[in-house]
Amino acid sequence: EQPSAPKPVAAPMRALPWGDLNFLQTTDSHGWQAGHLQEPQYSADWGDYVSFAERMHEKADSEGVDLLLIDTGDRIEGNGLYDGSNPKGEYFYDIVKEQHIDVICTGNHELYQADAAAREYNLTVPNFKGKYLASNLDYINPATGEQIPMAQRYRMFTTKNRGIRIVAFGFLFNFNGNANNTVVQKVEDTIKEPWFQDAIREDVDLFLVVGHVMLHGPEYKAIYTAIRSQKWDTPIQFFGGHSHIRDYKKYDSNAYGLQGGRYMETIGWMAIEGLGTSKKDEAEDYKELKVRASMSFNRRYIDTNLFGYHYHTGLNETTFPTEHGKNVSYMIRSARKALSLDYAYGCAPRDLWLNRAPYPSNNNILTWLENEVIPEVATNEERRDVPRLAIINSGTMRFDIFKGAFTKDTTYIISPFVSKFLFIKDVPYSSAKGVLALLNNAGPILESESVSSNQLAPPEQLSILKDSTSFLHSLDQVSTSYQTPMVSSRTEKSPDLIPGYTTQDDSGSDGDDTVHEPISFYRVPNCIQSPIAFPAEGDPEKVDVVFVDFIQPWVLTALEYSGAKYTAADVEVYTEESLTELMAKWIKNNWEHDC
Ligand SMILES: O=c1ccn([C@@H]2O[C@H](COP(=O)(O)O)[C@@H](O)[C@H]2O)c(=O)[nH]1
Repeated sequence: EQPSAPKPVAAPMRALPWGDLNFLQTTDSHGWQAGHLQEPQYSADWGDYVSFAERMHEKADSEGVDLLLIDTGDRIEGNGLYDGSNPKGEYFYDIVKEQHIDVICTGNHELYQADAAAREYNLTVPNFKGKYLASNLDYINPATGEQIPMAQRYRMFTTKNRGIRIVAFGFLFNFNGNANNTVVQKVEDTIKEPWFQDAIREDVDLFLVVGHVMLHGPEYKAIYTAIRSQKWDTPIQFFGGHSHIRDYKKYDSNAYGLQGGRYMETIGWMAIEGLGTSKKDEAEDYKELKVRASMSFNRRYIDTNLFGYHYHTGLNETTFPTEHGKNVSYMIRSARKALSLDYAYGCAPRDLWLNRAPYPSNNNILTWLENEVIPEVATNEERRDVPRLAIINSGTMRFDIFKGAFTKDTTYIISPFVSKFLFIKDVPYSSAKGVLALLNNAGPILESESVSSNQLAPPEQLSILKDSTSFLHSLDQVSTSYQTPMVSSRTEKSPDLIPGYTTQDDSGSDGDDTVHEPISFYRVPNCIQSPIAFPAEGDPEKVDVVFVDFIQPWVLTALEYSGAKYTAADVEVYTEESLTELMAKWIKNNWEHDC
């Protein structure tokens, strides 16, 4: 772990089930390879994960079973380790490639910006040559304009210990917000391609479908149906991503999906029993029948901290770390130093939560933005006195702010995007005033192939459809217990429960490797709005409608429904700086500097 990381947390644990074929999955890591430096529960770094994978490989080899590593995309955007350099990712790609990942694919974040997509093609694909799969993604060669596969479409391989024959795919959901140097083919079209139809007819022991795709969405349903139309009971293992939650889905008794969460808080663990053959099995008759009859699938969500890594490997502080892992931790430490990620802009006076405090409330990050930050930073000197409505989408915020130092790293953690404010001038107030309600509650009018209102809020809300409020902790207690390493006190034997994930999935409530007390989750609106420079009394006749660039298509649609038709030609730049830069400036000017 990193030198400033809080010490690991003692907690009651559930052991990992092992099978013939086992998997470790990362997804939506968003640059958090340094681990969480303010949360002991997730304080292990990528170097620790390298050690963990190496120790688990040793264990697998000694048992004669197999272990594969999976990554399902959205590795970038969301942490200073990636976002804090210019160009982005100066140290990041070399750190990520140190982990030996067996199947890896692209997320939507790798494609929002053309330069990020180019780095993906030029760096990550060769770094994981033969392992990087792009079943429905093409890249446009900037030199020739030619559309070429981002990487190979699928992979056939046999595992080393159990000889399990696998066909693996690597998908991205039907994403349409990509820059113009990539082309995402709809999954429903990809599965009609001859190469896919041939691949699903292969005689294998397992289909491995890896994707930046939600387990419960239409894309995996289509892939599942296509495979089952050819192979009625060949086991299928899906790995998903995108919605940032821990999730597990049963498609049928031989087909399951796992999704390991977000931000390096979770490593997904999957164990399949009843696959492959050993020398002994080969001698037996009716091998096929025997294997199918004893299939079982099991999952765990591993909290990323050294207490858990030691527990699962049966090792300790001295015996656990590998040389390779320690070197990777050192690479991260050097990169963080070179990027000055610990440089503090100011001192946060209180915790500000994205989804763990209700909106609006004093502890909600959106309330803070709406009331304190945006009214000051959404300003264009030439139109400073013109009344305006400044709108941002809640999904532009990615994480919480903890009381204490607000660093260069924190700015990218809470908002990595390069979005600037745009505006449409002199919009009749009678139309402008209806925009926010439409963005938040419009339902079908904001649903189309290219514009869907569920893309405005934080991705967790794609899957978490109602509030869940924890009765156990007030917010102050939650915050204290997160920041103080746990000391066993409840009974002599079992440590106190600390707040964390208490996942309910298709297999019940015993998936988390760490037994936690539940935390609250409050849904937030798609967008928030600050009225600025309004007259003391009465309504203005016209206002400037100011908004972050990401939401332009939604704002234009909402304005049209409110009776004011505008096009992209009416939209002008309002601020030269990004929301992230403006926020950092506000913090420098408004928060104390010494914590
Ligand atoms: O420029 C941007 C890009 C994205 N967003 C928000 O992020 C989600 C997607 O996040 P995932 O991690 O891929 O799930 C998107 O729906 C937007 O809400 C943004 O605000 N600005």
